[in-house]
Amino acid sequence: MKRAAPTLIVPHNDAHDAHDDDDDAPPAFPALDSAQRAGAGAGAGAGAGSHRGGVATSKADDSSQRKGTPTASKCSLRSLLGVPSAPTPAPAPAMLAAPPRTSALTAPPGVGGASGARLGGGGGAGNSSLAVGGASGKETGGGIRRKVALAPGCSALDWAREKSSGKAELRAGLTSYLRVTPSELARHKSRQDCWTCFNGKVYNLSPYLRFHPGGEKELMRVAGRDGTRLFMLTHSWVNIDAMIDATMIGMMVPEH
Ligand code: HEM
Repeated sequence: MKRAAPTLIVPHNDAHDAHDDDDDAPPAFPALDSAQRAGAGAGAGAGAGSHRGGVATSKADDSSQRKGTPTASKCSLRSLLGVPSAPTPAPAPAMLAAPPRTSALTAPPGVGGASGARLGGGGGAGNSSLAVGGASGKETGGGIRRKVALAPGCSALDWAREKSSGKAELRAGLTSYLRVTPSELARHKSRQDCWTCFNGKVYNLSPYLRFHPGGEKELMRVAGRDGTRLFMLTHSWVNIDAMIDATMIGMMVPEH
């Protein structure tokens, strides 16, 4: 059978079906009530709508990108979240050029995160506004705020300090790299003992959990398993090695 031309798809968002493949259904990014989405400014709104088309983009959103009108996606999000509509922002001064248009199909590698990755047939139709939520994205239920509030002392800068501290606990007290099988990996999936694998490297996630801008809950979705796919679908622009190299504890090897 002839395959349909690649199109942007909206991932399956029904939390009840989150299983197997859907374990890697990426969450809304930025978070539903992030500063960007709240729309501190028109530019911020545009960022929220276009940052990761594969998750947060629908056809309507995509078309708003093409027209360079972030307002549309912002409004849909507001209505989804039950937020009273804001006054329509004044049109941009005529002298301002439209922002560069990067679609899922034209983005260079690493730009647009999952937007470039989620190609192929299916999905897409039936959701004409910003897609909210991923596997973790239950109904917003009238605007429940789900922005992750990092505890004091858990900023990116704090993590940078922590990871260069050389503390033994970063690497779970290990002094040499391990060869980790999938079944061994699966044994470490509690908050206190949380391992995951990205690109074949095994990391001790426990020390990073409270620093993760997307929250512990999202990060725990990759506990004890290979998180590469979900990571890439969520925010492929994040330099994982630079972020958590200090917590690397080994390499994945096949089951004996
Ligand atoms: C150790 C692996 C991970 C690292 C180092 C990491 C790092 C980051 C960083 C640096 C950001 C901020 C990015 C930005 O604002 O552009 C972020 C945001 C986020 N991450 Fe992760 N992440 C990891 C794994 C995951 C996983 C597995 C998920 C699960 C879905 C996830 C979900 C999110 C979400 C939803 C946000 C958005 C938070 C917001 O909008 O404020 N992350 N992550």
